[in-house]
Amino acid sequence: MSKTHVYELAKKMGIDNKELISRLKSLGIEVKSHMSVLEEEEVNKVTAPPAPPKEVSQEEVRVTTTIIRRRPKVVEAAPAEAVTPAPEVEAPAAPAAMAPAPVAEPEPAEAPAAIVAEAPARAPEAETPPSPSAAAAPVTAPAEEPVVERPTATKARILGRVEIPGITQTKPPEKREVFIPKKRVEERPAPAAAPSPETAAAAEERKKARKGKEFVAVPEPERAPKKAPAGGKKKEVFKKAELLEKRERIFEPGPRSGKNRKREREQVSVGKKTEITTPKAIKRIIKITETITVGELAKRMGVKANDLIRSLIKMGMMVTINHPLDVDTATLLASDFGYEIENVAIDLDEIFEAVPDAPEFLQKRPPVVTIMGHVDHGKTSLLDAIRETNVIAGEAGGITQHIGAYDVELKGRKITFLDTPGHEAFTAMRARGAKVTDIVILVVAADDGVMPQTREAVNHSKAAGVPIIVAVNKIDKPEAKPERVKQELMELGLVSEEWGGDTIFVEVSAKKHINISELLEMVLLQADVMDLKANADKAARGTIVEAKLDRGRGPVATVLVQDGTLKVGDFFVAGVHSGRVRAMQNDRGDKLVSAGPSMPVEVIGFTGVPDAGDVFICLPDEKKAKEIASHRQQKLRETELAKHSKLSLEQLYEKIQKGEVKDLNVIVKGDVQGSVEAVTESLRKLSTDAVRLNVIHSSVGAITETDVNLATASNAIILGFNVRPEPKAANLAEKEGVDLRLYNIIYDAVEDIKKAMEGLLEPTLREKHLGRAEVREVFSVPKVGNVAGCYILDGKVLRNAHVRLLRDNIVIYEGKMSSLRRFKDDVREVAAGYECGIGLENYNDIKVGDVIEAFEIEKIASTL
Ligand SMILES: Nc1nc2c(ncn2[C@@H]2O[C@H](COP(=O)(O)OP(=O)(O)OP(=O)(O)O)[C@@H](O)[C@H]2O)c(=O)[nH]1
Repeated sequence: MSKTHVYELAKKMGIDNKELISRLKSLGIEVKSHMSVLEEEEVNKVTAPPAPPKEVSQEEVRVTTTIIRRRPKVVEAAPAEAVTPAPEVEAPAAPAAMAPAPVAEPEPAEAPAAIVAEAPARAPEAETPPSPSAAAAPVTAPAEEPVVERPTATKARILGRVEIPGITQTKPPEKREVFIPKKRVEERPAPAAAPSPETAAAAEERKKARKGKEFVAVPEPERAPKKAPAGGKKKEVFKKAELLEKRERIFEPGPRSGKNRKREREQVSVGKKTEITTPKAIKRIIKITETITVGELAKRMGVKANDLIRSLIKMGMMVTINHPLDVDTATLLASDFGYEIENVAIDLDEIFEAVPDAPEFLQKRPPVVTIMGHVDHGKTSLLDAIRETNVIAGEAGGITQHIGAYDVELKGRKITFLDTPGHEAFTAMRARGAKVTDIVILVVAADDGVMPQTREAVNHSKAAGVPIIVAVNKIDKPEAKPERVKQELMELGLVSEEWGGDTIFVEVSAKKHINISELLEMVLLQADVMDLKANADKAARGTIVEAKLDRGRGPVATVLVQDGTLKVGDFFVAGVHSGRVRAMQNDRGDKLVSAGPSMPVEVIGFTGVPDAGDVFICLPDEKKAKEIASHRQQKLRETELAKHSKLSLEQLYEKIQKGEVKDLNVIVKGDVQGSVEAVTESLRKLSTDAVRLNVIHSSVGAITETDVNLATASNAIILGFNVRPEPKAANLAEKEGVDLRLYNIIYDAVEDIKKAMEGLLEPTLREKHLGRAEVREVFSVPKVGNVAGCYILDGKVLRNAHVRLLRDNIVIYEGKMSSLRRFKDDVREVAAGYECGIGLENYNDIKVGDVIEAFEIEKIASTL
């Protein structure tokens, strides 16, 4: 039999030594101090629970007080359950009786939780059995039974051990009930905080559940839980797992609990729910200006861009989200989605269509003449002769300058001549929609007769509906046969008046100035017949005859005023450029403040260089001019893009037949129009079934940033013929990964493109840029030739590298280096920042300011 020290037992019971000693004393067990030893039976005596029946009687007594907390059930459950010490603790309402609870469950920390958790599970009706727990104290003690619930040392300790406030502070109060005799429940008037019908119903249920019992449980008035514990046992049961979870939630709060997240999700899903509405008919019309991108159209229709792209692919168009669609395509596409397209583009040409003036405002205007004819028949000579004749006649001493057109005066009447002879220029203008020529002078050399270009000129003039005056030239020549000319022209439908026709023939000599005035008179006569008139009293309108970028003055253009009067200070728009007339002058260099109909004037004040043939229109204000110019630019860009990658429905079948279609887009730049055209033509012939080749843009001049941008947008490669990219363009090409190829022989380009087309499957040859050197001096070395004294601008120059000699970005020479020297020593390479002497193989025409470009061919692709 073991013996126990007092202090050990006190510790076990969770009470002070003193308290235990006094308890022992009250039980008649005498101990001297906490070190005294207790026999087992003494220990049992002090820890033994008091007899249950006593409790009931005590409870009965308490019923007489206002509120009674005893539960009769406890009495029933007590003997069977391990946790029963709890009710016993409270039952006597005596401090001494509190001891057994901790004794029965001496486990640390978690034990009370377990008790609390399990006790209701086993004896659900015993709502307050966990009373020894700290939680019970604050809940019950203050309002109802401070005496009964007075915390003791034991209680305080337990209170400290309860780790889940959520359990004791929230759940138990909800479930707490006070038990009062059934009779009293019936008699009891409605409490101040009357239980809700719900709670009343709950009480009723419980009442039923406790049939035959003397006491009924009703929810505590003040703390009546919102959720009535009507559900009976299950709802009141705490699962350990739940408690643990709760503990976690309370003590380790995460950013969001699962429950909250769920609620949020629910809220979000509720918020996202949108009503599907059908737009009103008016909203189903999409207004566009000429073009609209795929992405924008999708946005406006409220559909996914991918859906549109899919539809476009079905229509045979391989496009991206930024692809511009023209009105027709957009209409077709939109109709699939139940939308309509309305083109609201400002038709500028329509707006600026010359409004016919009332006859009373019209005044006679000078005729505008173009001279045409076969090569060497004397066009230029005739133009000069006319001008000279005129100069001699009136304005001696004037320095004439070429501005593309000039006017002459004869007997007080003016005639305007366009200074660019030949039907090519005439047709180019016409192709651009410009109608500037009133009368054509067809020059035919009397000693040569009608030649191929004579015929062409006749055809072009006829096609334009412009009357022809024939100048039979070189009449001074002994071998001149004017009659033969008349004969030949008759075959072309030009019958002279002498022979009964209506074509004026004048026999002239440009060289000898014979019959020049007569020719001019005939022009005036023809003009009279034509009754050429215009209204000079309105804003000017005309055509760009010639344009250039002047180093000192910026963009300069010759405008042929066709209607109205152009004045200094006028705002205008010409093609994609706008501006304000800063100054005007004629071909004789006279400063003008105004220019009337049929007057050719050189205008300064453009924002950019317009194209010959562009319509020139004056506008009331600058804003409008700029607006129109930028609109035109945008339109030009879009139509160019739309034009090139558009695939018609007819081609769709072809595509399907071909299987996967591969396109090779090319931009061609050259030093002269001839080579550009030749290359373009050769490339077009390269198109095969497997790869379609599109020359999307071609023009004369160095490769610019705009070209690179176009190449980027259209995934094109750039071909340069005897031209080089501007440094900025070269950088951009490198940045954007644009393939830029430069050639000086058309054959090479065609060969390369063949490879490139094959290169869609395999890589092709590539030029590797090494460095650039600027020629700063040119030395003449005997027996060797000219050597360029250079400064290396960037990269490096290698002895055996390929080189190009550039002058204003135009390739002058391409070949090999013959020598590379530094201070009379042959060197293998020279790096940037150093000076050196470079000799070119078989080439001496080197000038200061030229640039020598060194490069290597890195890789050569397999042939077709
Ligand atoms: N004898 C004689 N020779 C003339 C006459 N008109 C022009 N020529 C000569 O013919 C040659 C060609 O004259 P151009 O005025 O250059 O002829 P073009 O039609 O302008 O020639 P392209 O500009 O090459 O188309 C020159 O050598 C002129 O001197 C003329 O009336 N009489």
